[in-house]
Amino acid sequence: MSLAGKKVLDNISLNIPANQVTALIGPSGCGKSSLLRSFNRMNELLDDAVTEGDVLLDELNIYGPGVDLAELRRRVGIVFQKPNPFPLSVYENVAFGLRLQGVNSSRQLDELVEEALVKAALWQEVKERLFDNALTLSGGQQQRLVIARAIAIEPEVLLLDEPASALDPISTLKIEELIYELKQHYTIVIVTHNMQQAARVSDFTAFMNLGRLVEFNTTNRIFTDPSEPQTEDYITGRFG
Ligand SMILES: Nc1ncnc2c1ncn2[C@@H]1O[C@H](COP(=O)(O)OP(=O)(O)OP(=O)(O)O)[C@@H](O)[C@H]1O
Repeated sequence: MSLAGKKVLDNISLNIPANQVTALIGPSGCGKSSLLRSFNRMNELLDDAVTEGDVLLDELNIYGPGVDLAELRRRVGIVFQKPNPFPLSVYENVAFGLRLQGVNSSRQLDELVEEALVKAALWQEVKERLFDNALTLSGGQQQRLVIARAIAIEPEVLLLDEPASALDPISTLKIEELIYELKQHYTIVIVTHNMQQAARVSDFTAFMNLGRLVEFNTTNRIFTDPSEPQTEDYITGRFG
C-alpha cells in the first residue's frame, strides 16, 4: 500500500485468528495504523492511497468487486485513539447504528442499547444518565461508549487503534479488561505503542518495522523467544 506515492506497507501476509486478540506493534511510522485501516478499507478515505493485494474476511475478498462498504464496516468496526462519541445522548450514540439498520421499536432499541452498554462494561456507570449528552462522560467512559456503539451492530471484527493511549491508568485497565471479555464474541486487532499492554491483552503479536511484517507469532513467543534479532531489539528497548 502507498500513501502520496510513498510505500507504507510492503508485502504483508498474515492470518488473524478468530476470537483472539492480535496486537500490532512496532516503531512510530512503521505502518501499524495503515495496516489496521486496510482491514476495513478505511485508507480509501485518504487521498492518494493505493492498495494492492487481498484481505480475506472469511471467504470474502474485501477489495474485490461489488463489496458493500457500509456492510463491510458493520462487520469490521473500528475504534480510534481519541474517543469520538457523537454530540448526542449516551442512548442515541448506541442506538444510532441500530436505527440505521432499521430497528425502530423502542422496546427493542432499549434492550439492544442496554445489552451493548453491559457488554462494554459501562451500563452500571451510565444507566441513570442515558439521556445526558455523551460529551459529559469522562474520557474513559466515552471510549467505552464508542466501543458500545461499535458492538451494538454486532460486528465480527473489532479494530482498536491505540484505544487507551489517551486515557488515565484506571480507564486503561478497564479497557484492557473489556478487551479480554470481548474476545469471546469478536476477533480483535489492536494497535498499541505500549509493549506491556500488548503482552497483557493479546494472544498473538505482529511486530512491524518500516512497512514490513518482521515477525508474527503467539504473544508469549514474541516476548520470550523471538526469532528475529530486530524483534528482540525492539521488545528489549534497544530501538524504537
Ligand atoms: N495521510 C497520509 N498521507 C501521507 N502519508 C501518510 C499518511 N498517513 C500516514 N502516512 C505515512 O505512512 C507511514 C505509516 O504511518 P502509520 O500511521 O500507519 O504508522 P504507525 O506505525 O501507525 O505510526 P504511529 O505509531 O506513529 O501512529 C508513515 O511514514 C506516515 O508518515
